[in-house]
Amino acid sequence: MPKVLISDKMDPQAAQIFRDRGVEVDEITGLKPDELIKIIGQYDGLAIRSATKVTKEIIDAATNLKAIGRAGIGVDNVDIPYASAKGIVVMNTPFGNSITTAEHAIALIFALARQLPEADASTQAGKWEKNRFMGVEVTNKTLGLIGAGNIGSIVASRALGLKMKVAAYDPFLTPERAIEMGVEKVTLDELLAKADFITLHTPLTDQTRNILSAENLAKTKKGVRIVNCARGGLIDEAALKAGLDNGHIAGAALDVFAVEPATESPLFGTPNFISTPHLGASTSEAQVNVALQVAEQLSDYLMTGGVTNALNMPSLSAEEAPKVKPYLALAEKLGSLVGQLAHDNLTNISVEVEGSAAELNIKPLTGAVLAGIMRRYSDTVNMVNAPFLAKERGIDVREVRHDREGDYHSLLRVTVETSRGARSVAGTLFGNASPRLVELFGIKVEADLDGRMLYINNNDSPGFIGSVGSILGSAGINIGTFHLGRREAGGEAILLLSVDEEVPQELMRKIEALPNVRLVRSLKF
Ligand SMILES: NC(=O)C1=CN([C@@H]2O[C@H](COP(=O)(O)OP(=O)(O)OC[C@H]3O[C@@H](n4cnc5c(N)ncnc54)[C@H](O)[C@@H]3O)[C@@H](O)[C@H]2O)C=CC1
Ligand SMILES: O=C(O)CCC(=O)C(=O)O
Repeated sequence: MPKVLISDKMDPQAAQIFRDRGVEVDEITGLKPDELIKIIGQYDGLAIRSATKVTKEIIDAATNLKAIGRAGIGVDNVDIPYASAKGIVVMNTPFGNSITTAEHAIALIFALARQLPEADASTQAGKWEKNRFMGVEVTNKTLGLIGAGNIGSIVASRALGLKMKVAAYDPFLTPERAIEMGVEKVTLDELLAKADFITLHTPLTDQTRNILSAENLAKTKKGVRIVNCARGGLIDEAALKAGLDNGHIAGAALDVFAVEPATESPLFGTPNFISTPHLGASTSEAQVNVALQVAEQLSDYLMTGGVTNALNMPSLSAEEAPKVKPYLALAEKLGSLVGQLAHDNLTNISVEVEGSAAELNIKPLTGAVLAGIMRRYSDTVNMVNAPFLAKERGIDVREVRHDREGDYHSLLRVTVETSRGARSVAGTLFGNASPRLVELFGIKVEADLDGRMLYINNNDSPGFIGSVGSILGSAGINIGTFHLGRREAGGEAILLLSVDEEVPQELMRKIEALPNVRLVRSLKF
């Protein structure tokens, strides 16, 4: 039974879903990194929010980990490239808390416009300072959105409802989408120059880090009010403080800080500065949404192989997964066969599907073929990290889908470019379930690729099979299955044997020394 650790505070329904789906679950929150390192090795899945930092050290200790599920959107607390290299799927829940976070941004816009926290503190202190708190209307003001994805577009729709004008800077926003959203697509400089309010809704990346730098803050309109409910690190906090102090910036509200938890900051106590402790996603509705979603996604992956909202591998629905699973096994076996027989460094790989296999999502099949091939380099490779490893090695991968149906009702073919030209292997599913090799380097040969096998490439000649049988038999090696194929009588032939134990080197050499042998390889599946 797979085992999952919930390491951040999460709605209790998450644990229940894991149990209902047959996944064992532990909930241990507030672990320090060294405490997490000690226990993470026993888990197949890890469910987190933002407090757990999944670093290289944690991943190295996570020897059984197959999937990390982030109950939320931002995944900057997970070292995704390292997780990918280790074959760990990383998933998030991209929509569960977006309305809630957008609403928090709107709440902070109003809180700034009317100085609500300071007015509240003053009133409750018995001061009744009616003249001190002169606010501004948001109607007809320009809201500058930096980042117009899920949350940014919800903020835009709410702001338009408040009769604000919305200008958006997002290099990936198409003109059509901007029209659909009812926003003006602008450059960052245009946004800085015209916005009365600025809200940020981008992930933290190398491109967005410090996007509101001292230089950019200086380009903003005097009296601008700034809200950040996305990630600390998007704003230069020292420059923000300076802008508030010198009156250029009329107000700023941060839900997120460069260092969290932010228990101290030069910004604290600055007039017109409001802060919340990363509460953007903290509503009961959002927390139920993300907890249910992450538990369902992780359970699906661990129990059925279904992949949803993964950031480092193609999606595979829980409905698709059972259909794709036998093809994944076939794909991996064919890849492994190619990898074990290849002489050269492979630079070009093509994965072709036809018949009913062509109706499936080809991406996971390619991942499995690559995993099979790349296993010659590393035994920790799987369909998550194989595409990354292949890319790293400069391998060009091509996917081809044929609608035609050939001799088999479904066929998967893997072709690689070698110094001897293109070499391909093909297989099908027997009874829609059992992977079966049907063609090897252009020679028809049917075989189950299973356990230990011996591949012999020879020139077809009488008595050859008997000679191989007697070499193995005299050494007490039992042959399980025997598969033959040849191009034409007397021409190139293939012998694939399954054997009950590893064939020792000296026997391999004896077989290699037989007349008419071209190549002998020991294979393992
Ligand atoms: N405060 C909180 O509790 C929460 C914070 N968040 C943060 O909000 C962020 C945004 O979430 P979503 O809208 O769901 O993400 P999303 O992926 O739907 O949208 C992000 C947008 O940023 C844009 N973008 C990327 N690079 C950019 C750049 N250099 N300049 C301008 N725009 C750029 C993208 O094109 C995309 O449209 C998340 O990455 C997360 O960090 C999300 C949920 C809760
Ligand atoms: O889990 C949380 O409270 C933070 C949510 C968040 O920052 C996110 O989803 O990106």
